[in-house]
Amino acid sequence: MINVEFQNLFIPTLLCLFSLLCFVTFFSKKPKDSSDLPPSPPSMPIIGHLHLLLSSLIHKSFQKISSKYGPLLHLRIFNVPILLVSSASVANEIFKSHDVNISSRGLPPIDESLFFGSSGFFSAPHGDYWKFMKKIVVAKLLGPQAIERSRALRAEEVERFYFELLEKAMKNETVEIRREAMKFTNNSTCKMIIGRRCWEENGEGERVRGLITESIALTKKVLFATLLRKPLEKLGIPLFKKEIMDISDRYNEVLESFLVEHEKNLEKHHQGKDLMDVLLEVKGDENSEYKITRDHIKSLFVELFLGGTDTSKQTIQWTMAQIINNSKVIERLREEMDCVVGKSRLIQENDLPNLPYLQAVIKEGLRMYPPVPLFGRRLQEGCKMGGFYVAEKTTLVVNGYAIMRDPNYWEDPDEFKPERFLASSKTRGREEEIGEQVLKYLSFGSGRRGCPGSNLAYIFLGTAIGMMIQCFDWRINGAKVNMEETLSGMVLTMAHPLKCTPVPRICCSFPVRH
Ligand code: HEM
Repeated sequence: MINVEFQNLFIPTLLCLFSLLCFVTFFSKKPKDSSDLPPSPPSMPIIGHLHLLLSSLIHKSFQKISSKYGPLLHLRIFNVPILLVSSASVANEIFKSHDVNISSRGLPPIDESLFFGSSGFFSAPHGDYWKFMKKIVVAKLLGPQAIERSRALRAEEVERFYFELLEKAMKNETVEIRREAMKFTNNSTCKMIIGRRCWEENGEGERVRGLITESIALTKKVLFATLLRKPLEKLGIPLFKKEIMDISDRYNEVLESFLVEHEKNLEKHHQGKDLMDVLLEVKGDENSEYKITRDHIKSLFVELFLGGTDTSKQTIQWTMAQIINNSKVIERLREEMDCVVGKSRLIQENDLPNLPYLQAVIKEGLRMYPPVPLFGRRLQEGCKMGGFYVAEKTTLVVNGYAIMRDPNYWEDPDEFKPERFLASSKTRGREEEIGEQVLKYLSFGSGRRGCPGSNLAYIFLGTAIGMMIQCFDWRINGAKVNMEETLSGMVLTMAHPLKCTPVPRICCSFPVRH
């Protein structure tokens, strides 16, 4: 049974029901020939498949209907067509053969909002602005060379994370892993993009952190607003716009103050330029290929915080929960770390390539619990997909969660088995055989709009989880961690946040803070 948690949507939904009756009846266009469309599960009059979006676990409702009606489905929310992809072979086809055609998200911007608005990078269509900004983001923040340049900033944060846990361990305090992980990912990201930490209580950074949490909770509403905005605006219903603009205005206040501060210090930052310095220079450059505005810079920052910090935090929490539930995994991780890193120093970023089991554990955590279980694109032109005709402007929803648990492509998909990602794994042969025809690992999306932060994310995850296992044992209440899922906005999180007590490993006697 579908569990509807979204009381706030009842009033708009009821309004929609009645108002859109006229709209759909009189104005919606029917496809010329619907015989070529992918199959469609039974739908409700007028609202179509809206009820599936009202489920508290949308990715699971989608997974359920896909396993019943097929891996490529045609859904309809009022008159908005959606193509739901839940198969690794169709994912392979669309990302290999139609990548440009699906390289826009097609989110109608929420006007001047700093998130999902018209100045955004995430929602920008695949065009000049997106290409220009992507080059800068890769060159200055997320590409391998940029990551190498900022390594020292992150090393300090890993060490700080370790000392904070140690302090709590000494007091026998229980910690909430997601809070500690958020602090770590937030401060590391802030240092890389605005040159300073952002977790000072009551400071501006604290406000940004609070705003991130509020925005994530709002992402489900943003999805509704973007899917239904056009038809509803014609009827004069501004879905959630006030809430979205309220958060955007508060972001604006904080980010404007960061910008002003950076403008004042631009001259002083000659050597250690952060991303904000670079973007301000580009903004002031008369000869720049693309003229960017203050809103472009602010929107990018909001999206980097949103896209980078919460996702990494959730993965740290899910993966730690899996590790704690599997004592054999802890043993094997420790063996590997003791051998590669030793006991006299803390794990570092350049150890990660030599820790294949740790990497496999992280990949497996991301496979089973991808923080972004569903991601969306929009077709620019009509085309054939999976043998069916899909019309232009159709919204494409890829269910990465379902694809990464598809029993046709993953052995024991609901079991935590990091070994599957090791080169020597017995199952590897079969996986490589089918690897060419399918795209079955989608934690970071795929194609040109795939996540540009995946390398940085693997570093955050590897160093944080590595340190927590290298230096501490973890005590929990009860025998096993409860792995029940919930969605916070559209982000997959634990229904019961992981709380545990760190116990320093006696054998680790390092390092002394200078
Ligand atoms: C565990 C961590 C992360 C996960 C699971 C994740 C996942 C994703 C996914 C699924 C997408 C959509 C991809 C698609 O449409 O194909 C995405 C996009 C994006 N991510 Fe990440 N991400 C993570 C970390 C990061 C980090 C650390 C950053 C940067 C600081 C980042 C920045 C972005 C940006 C800017 C986009 C939009 C790309 C575009 O539209 O061109 N992400 N991410």
